[in-house]
Amino acid sequence: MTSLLRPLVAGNWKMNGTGQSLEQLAAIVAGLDALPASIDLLICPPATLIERASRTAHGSRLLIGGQNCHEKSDGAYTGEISAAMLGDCGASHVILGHSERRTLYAETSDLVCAKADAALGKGLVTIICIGETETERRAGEALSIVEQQLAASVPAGARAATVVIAYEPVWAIGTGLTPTAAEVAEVHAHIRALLVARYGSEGQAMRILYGGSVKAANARELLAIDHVDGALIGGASLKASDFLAIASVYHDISGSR
Ligand SMILES: O=C[C@H](O)COP(=O)(O)O
Repeated sequence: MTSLLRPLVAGNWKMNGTGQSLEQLAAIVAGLDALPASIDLLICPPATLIERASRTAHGSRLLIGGQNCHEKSDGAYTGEISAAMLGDCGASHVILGHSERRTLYAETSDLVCAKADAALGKGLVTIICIGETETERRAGEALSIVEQQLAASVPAGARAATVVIAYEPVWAIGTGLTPTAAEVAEVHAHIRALLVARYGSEGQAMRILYGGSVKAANARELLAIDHVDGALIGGASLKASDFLAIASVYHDISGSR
């Protein structure tokens, strides 16, 4: 069944950007009117920029999010940021369980789920990332890994309005490599079936983003695939012109999906 959900085009700036990068954010805001009204747009800058980014985006339809939050609401957790703090700075969304967090900071799916519960409790829309490594794909385990991560990372109370899934094959992140359209279609259809089995009509309406080396040159093909309801973009979200070029492909594909 072809997905007709409202797409979300999201940028993850990772640990990139200082105050000067707000020029790129302002350029994205300036370019919004040229994009289809039927898509949502989100930039997740580093935590240090969220408040200023929120001010830059104020009055526009550009949404601002965080890249991580702590699972506890407050306390003696030096260096950490709570979901409430993200909201207080103007974030409406948060990315959780990115493979860089899972790999470099040993975040388990159980921890991701606890963070998601904390974020949802503070009213943040939560983007939960899942995806297999290259070794796992080569071993034919991509679907089972995604299934395990999805089951353990997404809270029981997930709803379509508040949870977004991002499928990011680890081997495609920052490498210039992407899965074939058939491989993306297979994984997204699998995730959709799992979401529907667990959440019923809410699972049918939950957006599933693709992430991993999305650029203007491949966006049209990737974003037109069934059950690909948008993109989570790393490197190509750092420059306004690249990000806007990716989002603009929805001029061509929204009517044909
Ligand atoms: O969160 C974004 C992903 O890690 C994708 O990054 P990338 O577009 O640089 O491959």
